Amino acid sequence: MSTQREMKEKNPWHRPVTIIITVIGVIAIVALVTVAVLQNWPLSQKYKYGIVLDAGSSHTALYIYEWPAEKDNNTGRVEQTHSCTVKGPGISSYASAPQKAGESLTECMQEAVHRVPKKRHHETPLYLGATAGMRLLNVQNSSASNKVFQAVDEALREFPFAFQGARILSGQEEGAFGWVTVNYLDDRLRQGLETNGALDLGGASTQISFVSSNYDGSESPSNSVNFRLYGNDYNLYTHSFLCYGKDQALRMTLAQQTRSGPTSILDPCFHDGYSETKEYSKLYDSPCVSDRKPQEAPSTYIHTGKGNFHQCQEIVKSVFNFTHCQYSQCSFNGIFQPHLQGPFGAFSAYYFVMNFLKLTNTSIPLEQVKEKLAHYCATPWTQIQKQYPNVKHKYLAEYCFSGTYILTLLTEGYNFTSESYPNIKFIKEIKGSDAGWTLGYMLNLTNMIPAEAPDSPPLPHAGYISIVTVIAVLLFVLFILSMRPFWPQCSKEPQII
Ligand SMILES: Nc1ccn([C@@H]2O[C@H](COP(=O)(O)OP(=O)(O)OP(=O)(O)O)[C@@H](O)[C@H]2O)c(=O)n1
Repeated sequence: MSTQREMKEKNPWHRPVTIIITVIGVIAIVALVTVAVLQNWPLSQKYKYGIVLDAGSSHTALYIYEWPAEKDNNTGRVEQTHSCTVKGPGISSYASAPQKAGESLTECMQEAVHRVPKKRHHETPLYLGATAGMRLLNVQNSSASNKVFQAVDEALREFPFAFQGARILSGQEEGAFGWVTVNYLDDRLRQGLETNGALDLGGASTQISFVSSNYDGSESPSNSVNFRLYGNDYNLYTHSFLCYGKDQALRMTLAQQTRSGPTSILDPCFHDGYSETKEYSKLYDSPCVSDRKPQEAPSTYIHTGKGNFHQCQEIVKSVFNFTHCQYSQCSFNGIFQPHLQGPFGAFSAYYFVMNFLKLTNTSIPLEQVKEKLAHYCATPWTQIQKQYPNVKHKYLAEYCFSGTYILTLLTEGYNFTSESYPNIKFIKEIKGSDAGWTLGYMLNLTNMIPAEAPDSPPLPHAGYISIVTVIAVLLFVLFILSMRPFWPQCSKEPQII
């Protein structure tokens, strides 16, 4: 019994001082590592929100964006959490009843009130940007356009958000912010990767934006937009063609066919068997065609179809002017365009139309795409209606024209060839956020994309914790070893004195 006690006393691991040192050492290591972990632990996720209303020519859409509150300055983190399509037409269609433009937004705005946490309402910026529909109304009747804005302004102020104003975006802004959106969502900006070009087709205007290595902005400076994002400089080429959105382009082809004021037209861009009576006054009620209105026209014309892709393409081509170009090279209408470069994302109506036509796969050779479209256009209207009973009548009647317009705009207008056509990707969204100008617009106005690359910690979180742990353990072992002179002689056999 006494021998056992003596053995315990001589074994260093049974000495109280050794036990205390070990316990303190372990506590110190645990404390050190805990501090290291907690110091860098992301704060409990709190989100901030932003709301953008896209007041387009054909409709208005509301988008809610969300990002972690503590990461305002990082990219790849702002996401679209919700979108709402406003019922009814675009706000520019309310020129004769402006009040209704404001009222039309109420339903989507109420949805936003429910979607954004209440305590964030007052700090959530709300923007309304109007595009080509309001640009045209402003040209046609600026006082009507002002009244629409006034009504929209008053309606939006009723909501608990931080309303930042409603305004018309320039075509250049629309193109440039669309480009920012697709490249931000693809995480190309922060990483400084080659960027994607952006092709946006709306109802009243269309935009093309891309970076070309042989464009420095010196030729046609009005097409140049400079950005410094995350420490990289971008010299962007962008152009917006007003009246070349697909609804206004359709008007132009119809104006082309009704120049002499006929009572009926046989339109190759509409299906055989399609026939509808339309009003001259409505067709020519747009600055894109108003100056071409025939002098002696009846009040209506019968719009009938004959479904011929090749003839349709000829009419569509006639709305582009290729005769003059004062620059080294042009797209159309005398507008400068550098060599197409890089992959392109084509969104909005490009996607709606090509998706309906099942032609989003651009690895299908262009000639084959044209054949498929020609076949679709040649399908009689009664058959098309039977085949797609749930598609909105207006869209359905126009898809042959729309597809032909898209292919003509891309190949004849922008000079895409059979070789470069596969560089286009028809997209609706990227990582759950819709492609379009709205996200880029909000990122810009909230300064969420810094000009310089944000400083990042030299080590990632996990690396930092590992190093602290290893150093702590080494120090402890070193400390124990340094105590060696005070260790009693220990042999394998317990010493019996
Ligand atoms: N399923 C759908 C939905 C929309 N569209 C068409 O797509 C265009 C709308 O595109 P959008 O980008 O929403 O245009 P807006 O914003 O309204 O127009 P803009 O940007 O020119 O003001 C319209 O011509 C509409 O007829 C379509 O063909 N099929």
